[in-house]
Amino acid sequence: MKRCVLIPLLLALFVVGVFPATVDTVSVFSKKMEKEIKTVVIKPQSYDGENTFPVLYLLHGYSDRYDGWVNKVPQIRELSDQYGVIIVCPDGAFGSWYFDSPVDPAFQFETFVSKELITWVDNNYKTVASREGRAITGLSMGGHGGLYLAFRNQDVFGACGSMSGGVDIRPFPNNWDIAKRIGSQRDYPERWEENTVMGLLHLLTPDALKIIIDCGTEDFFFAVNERLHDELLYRNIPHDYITRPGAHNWEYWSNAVKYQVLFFSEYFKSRQ
Ligand SMILES: N[C@@H](CCC(=O)N[C@@H](CSC=O)C(=O)NCC(=O)O)C(=O)O
Repeated sequence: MKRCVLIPLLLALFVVGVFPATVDTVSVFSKKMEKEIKTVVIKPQSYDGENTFPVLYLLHGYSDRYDGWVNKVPQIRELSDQYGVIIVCPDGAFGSWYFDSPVDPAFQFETFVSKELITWVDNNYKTVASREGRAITGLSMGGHGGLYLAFRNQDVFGACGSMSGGVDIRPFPNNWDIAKRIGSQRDYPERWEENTVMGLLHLLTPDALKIIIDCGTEDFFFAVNERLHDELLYRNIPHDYITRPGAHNWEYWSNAVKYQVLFFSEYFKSRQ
């Protein structure tokens, strides 16, 4: 009888790898939004409850949710193991754009991710609880979120990135619920200027943040990423910029995320 249980168990361990990263799904209360927000936390296999680990906040895109990354790219568990990094994937709602919405109290995701969630994660896991131990990135809406939140909260994050990011929202006034979050571009042009990544470059000084940007040449966000890269060069802001053939899809992101985690791991090591 014991053998019947043991053999499938050993086979399962063989398939998924021995002692792989652990995936926790947690609910974190947002005081500002007065609701629980689901979040996935991936702990590396070396997480022992004694030593502290750096944390990568990994944001999903428009129309997705907290478990999108781990379900569509399960290999991120191996990246967590390989680099000894905790990966945290918060829910960013169907289309929050990670803003604190000036028009809707139910969408206060800048405060949630960059304050409430950080505090919760640092209180509930053994983390390197400083900007030197935190990075943030994501895809598409989450690529905008990774740069937007880090540029505006440089005391919280030391490194940031974007994959296929909507790094300039201004050419897309009628898309993906952005106007629902900050008002229409026609009525509130200043909000669109102040809340687009391209409008926040004045907040950067050389080497204050480590930055990595990646976008495929067939992506509808390619042109805005090229412009961001040019503008960062013009302003003398060091950054890694990767582009290769590819479109706005999971085939692209499942590859891009490997380079992002490597980049952040190098940053974390350099700050130890
Ligand atoms: N659907 C993707 C997530 C990314 C996504 O939905 N992106 C939008 C653009 S806004 C950024 O998040 C998109 O591709 N919309 C389709 C269009 O043609 O505009 C997923 O699978 O998670």
